[in-house]
Amino acid sequence: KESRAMKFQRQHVDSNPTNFGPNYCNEMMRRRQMTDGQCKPVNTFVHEPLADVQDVCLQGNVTCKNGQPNCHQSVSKMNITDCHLRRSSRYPRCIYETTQKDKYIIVACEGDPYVPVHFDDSI
Ligand SMILES: Nc1ncnc2c1ncn2[C@@H]1O[C@H](C(=O)NS(=O)(=O)C[C@H]2[C@@H](O)[C@H](n3ccc(=O)[nH]c3=O)O[C@@H]2CO)[C@@H](O)[C@H]1O
Repeated sequence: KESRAMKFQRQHVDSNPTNFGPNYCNEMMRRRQMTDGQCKPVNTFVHEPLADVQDVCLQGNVTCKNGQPNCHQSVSKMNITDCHLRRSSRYPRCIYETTQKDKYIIVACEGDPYVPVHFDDSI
């Protein structure tokens, strides 16, 4: 069974993007298995080294969207890509808008070792 830490890495970490361009999300959402059974509506990929993403768990503690106290905001902006499902998209065709940004990320962390298990937001 995939751990939540590994699921976070599969869904949200792409340190060395190879296929940047308008089709990045269309390819990566499928390759990282977020289009099986349904098209995941929103997903962010972080283009930083895994160690830097894991370090966010040691950074600014903030409240998560769901009220839980275990979210952390990066002290630095990070290079990310937001993938948003197009309104016209119909499963099994999952067509995404690809938008690259530099933003602070907010992740939820859990466990020992205390690592990211959920992507909460970017600001
Ligand atoms: N505090 C916590 N502590 C520990 N665990 C916590 C906590 N909170 C939730 N989980 C768990 O995480 C799991 C999960 O999948 N949560 S999810 O909200 O649906 C994920 C969102 C995110 O993937 C994506 N999104 C969204 C915005 C954006 O900018 N970028 C972007 O990628 O959209 C998704 C839906 O919003 C679930 O098991 C829940 O129990």
